[in-house]
Amino acid sequence: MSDTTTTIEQPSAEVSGRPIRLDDVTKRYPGQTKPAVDGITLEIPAGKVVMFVGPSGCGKTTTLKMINRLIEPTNGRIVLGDEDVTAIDGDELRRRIGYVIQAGGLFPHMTVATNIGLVPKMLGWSKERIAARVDELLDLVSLDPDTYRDRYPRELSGGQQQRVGVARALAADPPVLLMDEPFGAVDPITRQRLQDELIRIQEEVQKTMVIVTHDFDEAVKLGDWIVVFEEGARIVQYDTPERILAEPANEFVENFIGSGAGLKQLTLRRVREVDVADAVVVKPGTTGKDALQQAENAGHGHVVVVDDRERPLQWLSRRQLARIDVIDSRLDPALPVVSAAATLNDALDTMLVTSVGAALVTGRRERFEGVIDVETVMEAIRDARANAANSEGAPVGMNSGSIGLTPSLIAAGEAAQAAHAADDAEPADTAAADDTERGAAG
Ligand SMILES: Nc1ncnc2c1ncn2[C@@H]1O[C@H](COP(=O)(O)OP(=O)(O)OP(=O)(O)O)[C@@H](O)[C@H]1O
Repeated sequence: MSDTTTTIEQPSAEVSGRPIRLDDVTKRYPGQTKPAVDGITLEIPAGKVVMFVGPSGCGKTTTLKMINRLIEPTNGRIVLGDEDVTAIDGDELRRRIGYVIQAGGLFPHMTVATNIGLVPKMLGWSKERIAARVDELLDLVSLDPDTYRDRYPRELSGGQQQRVGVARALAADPPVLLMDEPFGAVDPITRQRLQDELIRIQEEVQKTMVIVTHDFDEAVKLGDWIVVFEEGARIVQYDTPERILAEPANEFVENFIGSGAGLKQLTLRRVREVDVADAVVVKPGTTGKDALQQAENAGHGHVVVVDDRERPLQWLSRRQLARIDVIDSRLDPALPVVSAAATLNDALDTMLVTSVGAALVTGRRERFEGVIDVETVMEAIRDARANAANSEGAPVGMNSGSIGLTPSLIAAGEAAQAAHAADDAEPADTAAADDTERGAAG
């Protein structure tokens, strides 16, 4: 996903995300001597994925939650698109910003459909429009609407709950999605799948995403840009994954990357960037004899069985075909499948467990696209140059002052802030209420 030439840009026809700007933002919690976030100025480009990483307690979550004002900044301004949102109504703001937390954060007493439809309902959409949107989103996150819309969260696996959480955050088509450790609560295999899914979804929706993670590998895999923080949300490096891996700013970043920076480069290349091989494709109901004949004609050792939506079901060798009368529609649970959005690293992992040293590649809606093998990956690694991205055009990230706002934005912001202060007029000793989190709107 990395694109090193892009900087802050206004949304185009495809990019539905909007840029975010934190301008000299500070958060001081009451009773703390040091600020949790110390004067951060950060540009988050439209339609890009920006990952926040750094040691525990460095201020990642505080920074994230100030963007949707679940935590109120002590100082500074937050700009969404070309609007200063520092002082607008927080609930209204949160309806424009999707928010995903660990394990999806679903309401247990509501069905999947009701959970997903929450914000659209608050926005006054009609029942029919909500129902259509719910089905569209379930489809987007690869959950069959008929099977899942009426289930309760407890009837879903952790990974499915997380998918519904993403669907819910996207429900009202917000330009921005914030995620706090979204895949922290699932096992490593589900985590890999959800990451791939998010990459695929992002290709379709092109939102501006800000994601907090503890996992540097996840940051490399998902991020267009990574912010490495140290205590006080001080930015140590804000750059592309390639460049952070190739040229860590200092020892702190180096230690954070951990060992194996070379191997991690493999996570920067995706299956779709290499050539996949064609395969002989047949449908259930084909006789083994016919399929064998097709394999022989094509000079292939295997055939791929796909369902009527082109999703792979089985991968049969000539030897297996010779024993089969008619091919059935059973799904082989051990089928080695890798998404076109997966990294070469993940593809290698998947391939190494198969006896054929290859995997089936699927694209949108899990449709079969071709076969990738170990040699292809090895070749790609050999070809890969250490072309650390040129950081020209990198967005601004610093803790030393403002990048400045246009006079009209400042005027609008001040007017809003004055109105906000008048609404909120409260005694100084209850102002700490601002420092506690507010409930999310969805
Ligand atoms: N409500 C609060 N009141 C007082 N201090 C807080 C509050 N929330 C966070 N802090 C402090 O602010 C600092 C930053 O916390 P924050 O949760 O933003 O860090 P983080 O980088 O997200 O940490 P982690 O990775 O462990 O989740 C920490 O020192 C934390 O103890």
